[in-house]
Amino acid sequence: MTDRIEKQGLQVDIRLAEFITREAIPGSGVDEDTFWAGLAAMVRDLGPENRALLNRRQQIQDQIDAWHREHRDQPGTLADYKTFLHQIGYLLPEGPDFTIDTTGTDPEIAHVAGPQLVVPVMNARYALNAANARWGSLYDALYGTDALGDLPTEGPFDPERGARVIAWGRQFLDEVTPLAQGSHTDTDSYRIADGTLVPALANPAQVVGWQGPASAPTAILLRNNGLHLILCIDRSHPIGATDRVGLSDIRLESALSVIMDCEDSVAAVDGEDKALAYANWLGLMRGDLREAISKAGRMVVRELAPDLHFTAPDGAPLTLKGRALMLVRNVGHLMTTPAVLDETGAEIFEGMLDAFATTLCALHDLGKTEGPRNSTTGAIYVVKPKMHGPEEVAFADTIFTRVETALGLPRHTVKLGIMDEERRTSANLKECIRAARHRVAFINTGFLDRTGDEIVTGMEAGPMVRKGDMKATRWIAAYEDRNVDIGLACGLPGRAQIGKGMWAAPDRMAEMLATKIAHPRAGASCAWVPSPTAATLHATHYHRIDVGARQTELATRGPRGSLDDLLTLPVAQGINWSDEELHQEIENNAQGILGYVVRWVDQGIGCSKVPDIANVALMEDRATCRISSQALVNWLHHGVVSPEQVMSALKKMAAVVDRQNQGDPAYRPMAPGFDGAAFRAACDLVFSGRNQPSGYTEPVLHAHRRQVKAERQPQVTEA
Ligand SMILES: CC(=O)SCCNC(=O)CCNC(=O)[C@H](O)C(C)(C)COP(=O)(O)OP(=O)(O)OC[C@H]1O[C@@H](n2cnc3c(N)ncnc32)[C@H](O)[C@@H]1OP(=O)(O)O
Ligand SMILES: O=CC(=O)O
Ligand SMILES: [Mg+2]
Repeated sequence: MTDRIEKQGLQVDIRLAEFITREAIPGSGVDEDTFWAGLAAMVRDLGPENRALLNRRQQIQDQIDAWHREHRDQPGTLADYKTFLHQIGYLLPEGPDFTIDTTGTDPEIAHVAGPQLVVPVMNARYALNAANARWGSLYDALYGTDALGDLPTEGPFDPERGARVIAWGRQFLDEVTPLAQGSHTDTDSYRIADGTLVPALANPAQVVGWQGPASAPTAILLRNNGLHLILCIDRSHPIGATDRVGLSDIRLESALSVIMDCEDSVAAVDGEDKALAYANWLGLMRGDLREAISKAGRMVVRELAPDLHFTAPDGAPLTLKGRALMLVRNVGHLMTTPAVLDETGAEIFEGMLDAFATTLCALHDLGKTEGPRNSTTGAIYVVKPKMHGPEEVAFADTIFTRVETALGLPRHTVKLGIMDEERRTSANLKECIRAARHRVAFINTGFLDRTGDEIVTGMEAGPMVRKGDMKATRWIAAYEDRNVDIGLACGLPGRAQIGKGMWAAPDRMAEMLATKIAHPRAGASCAWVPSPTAATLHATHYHRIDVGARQTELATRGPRGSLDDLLTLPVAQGINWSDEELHQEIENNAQGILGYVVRWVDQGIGCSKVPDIANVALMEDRATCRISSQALVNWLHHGVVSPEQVMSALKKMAAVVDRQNQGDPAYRPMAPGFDGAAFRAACDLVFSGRNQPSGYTEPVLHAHRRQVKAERQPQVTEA
């Protein structure tokens, strides 16, 4: 039994209530009764609409399922399918052209293109690291990863590898900040004279500041495509000491923005978890989050980085942010939370709690009178996932209007990131943007959830192509192109981001370096990365591609991907998979599901690096789990594989996952009993997956995690 306290008619988990009373309210400018009364009123007034929207999702899906069943023997044409989708209100009429009028977004959102890092907010160590990932060492990123083609060996510094890193860095400088004459490789010294660099750059305006004496600067600040880079000069540093100009590092402005995630990368199932997520977000907004960590055998306290100070060419002081611009991802409209019960004793919608609590915490940033601020324009950035179509975007807009009114904020203080990750949103994207045109701050695409929704929406149409083949399907190309084109047509540049999705192979940096340049090239002003190192390496792409120019070019070319392509389901044509291919596919999916779920359910870890069947470590979160589980559901549903085959794969891969985790003392093996909560959760995701709303994994994961927590925690009595 959870200990609860009554607040304005709501029954609030005591751990959450105490956090709000003691931490979030003081200094926010909002009084406690106002906060809880506002939430209570929202729950009362908007709860029914939230439920109605969820029912509508199911109703639409039932109609689509029935249509596919009816047309199984005699498939309808795409035109028939579209007519039907219009009739049921899945496809909505498109209104007149318009442009968004979001105002007051920070430069990182409105003007400068660069990497967007995502981090599970419940992990303070990582969250602090992410906020500080605004700046990253290019030398470390190249030396410490496979970016140059091979991994470093254990042991002391390898001078040969160091030389390759330095050569790569110099070549990069020649490319993005070339000298007027000659190469950075041949330079003998860097100094500042008459407010500019000697030797001169081809474009002297790229020199925007320095640290230290002009005749012997310790740092030279350059800017290219709006992004900064710092030449660090230190002859006492082991690298600088051996370098002809004393260049000890090239530091790149890396994670321009960070999404502090309360959604798919965390496991937050009750008031205790929600309070932790909000407490970290509050600490980031107040600027005082700290975490004692053990690093290289030493205890250190990690805290937020300060601003950076330089002298500008005109001699004036120049300050740059030391931290990424922080956005917070709330949960979507689906889940309810036991953190707060309404006056009937029912769980309230978690998205409503997130909206109130994360906005309240962000007020601490808006109210700052000194020190670094997150938003210099007085904005709060909320990323809203998993919305299905314009009505649900309009509902999110209503939620934030209510929050602003209740907390006394000017209308549209909260900017909204619309995640284009459900099929009904992609298909009606222009209307989705219109529904939040006064506050939209991004329309990101490239999402894994989007593939999950593709499988679920077309579930009855037939067996889908293999997971790895999804990337080459027509709908994905149309999804990506249309998103950019619609974003450009709706006037996002200069006000909001057009973004791309996650690089889900955190250890494959060479491949990322070679391929993720496609994102800025496609006109995206940001793209997701899983780690600070990936942010630094991905930043090099924005130096090479001028996204603003690319967007202008694309806008003049007119729309690309068609709605017809977007609506072409990835149903496998003529199934001829070999037994080996079938086994590989089910084992790969089983491994991904189990490797993720076992840490989620038993340890409350919401994002993990899990090896796939080819031993490539992949980032797994709830979205990748949705794909893997629904891929198996789809094949089971159409008899491509049998329940016995899938169960046997799950058991085989449980033993594999157990071996992969044998170094973790907190790990509870799944084999040979296969009777623990984690294994049961994985089975539920697959064998009861057909009944999960939109194929989401949250309901199953939450239920099993809560059971594990209940079994482990001492019982407390109801207040
Ligand atoms: C589909 C979607 O919804 S995508 C959005 C959700 N996904 C995410 O948020 C992914 C975020 N990334 C992560 O959580 C992690 O990078 C993982 C789980 C993929 C891998 O984590 P690990 O196995 O611990 O990574 P690894 O051991 O390589 O690196 C750990 C170091 O990198 C840092 N790090 C790794 N990822 C991040 C991150 N996203 N932000 C900040 N720091 C990070 C850690 O702080 C740690 O450094 P430290 O010791 O100085 O603290
Ligand atoms: O939320 C992100 C995704 O890829 O899904
Ligand atoms: Mg998602």
